[in-house]
Amino acid sequence: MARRKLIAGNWKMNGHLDHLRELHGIEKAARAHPQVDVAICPPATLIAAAVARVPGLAMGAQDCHSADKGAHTGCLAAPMLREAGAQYVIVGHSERRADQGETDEDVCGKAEAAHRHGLMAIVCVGETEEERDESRAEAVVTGQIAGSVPRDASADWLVVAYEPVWAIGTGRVPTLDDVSAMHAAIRSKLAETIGEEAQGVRILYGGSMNGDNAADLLAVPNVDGGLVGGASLSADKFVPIVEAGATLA
Ligand SMILES: O=C[C@H](O)COP(=O)(O)O
Repeated sequence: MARRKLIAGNWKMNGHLDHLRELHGIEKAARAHPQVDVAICPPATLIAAAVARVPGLAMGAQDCHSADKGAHTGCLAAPMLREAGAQYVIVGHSERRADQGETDEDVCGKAEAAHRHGLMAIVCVGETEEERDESRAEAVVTGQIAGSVPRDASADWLVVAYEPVWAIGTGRVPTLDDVSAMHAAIRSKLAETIGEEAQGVRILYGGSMNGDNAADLLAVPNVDGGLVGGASLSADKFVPIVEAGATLA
């Protein structure tokens, strides 16, 4: 099944208003390559300003609460993010699973909230270095899929991102064979979890993706895009990844 590549940038807790200047070059690349989907997930405080500045570029958030409103100080609900102009929301990033103790059940609830409010949910999974060293990577990741993906999910609103924790921000990347094996395992677990819809769900790779390795990673079977951290912070570094995706589309 043909799946449109998605190149998504995650700015994490980086960037102020002046950083939005980087979005012009990224928007230009997105317009030049309409065969790929491009999105940037800046800090939530910047979403509305980013949408106003580059209306042609999709924006996403980095987290949402599972509830639509209520007494949850400091949290943001999916309808708020939608109102700010977000089209995507990352849920279950490993940094939140580690820093905020988010469980698979929490992540599943967040993905459901995203869907209720018309956001594409990017559900993140990935093993730690210790888990890989103990040959438990596939069991951990497929377990995260089983626990974090809502049973009624469809390719219209679910994206999965495989991000080995040890590859995030380290410059280390798994072998292409390892990426291929894990993405195939994720597709197969998705099929068990949500049935036929699994064939249309995009599975992104994330972890030290850059302009030099993107073409190879994006050519791996079942790699339908990238979730890019550090290299998404500047147009100069992100645009080559978009171009690599466009060449393969
Ligand atoms: O969400 C993005 C990932 O955590 C990847 O980050 P990175 O590209 O800086 O390794």
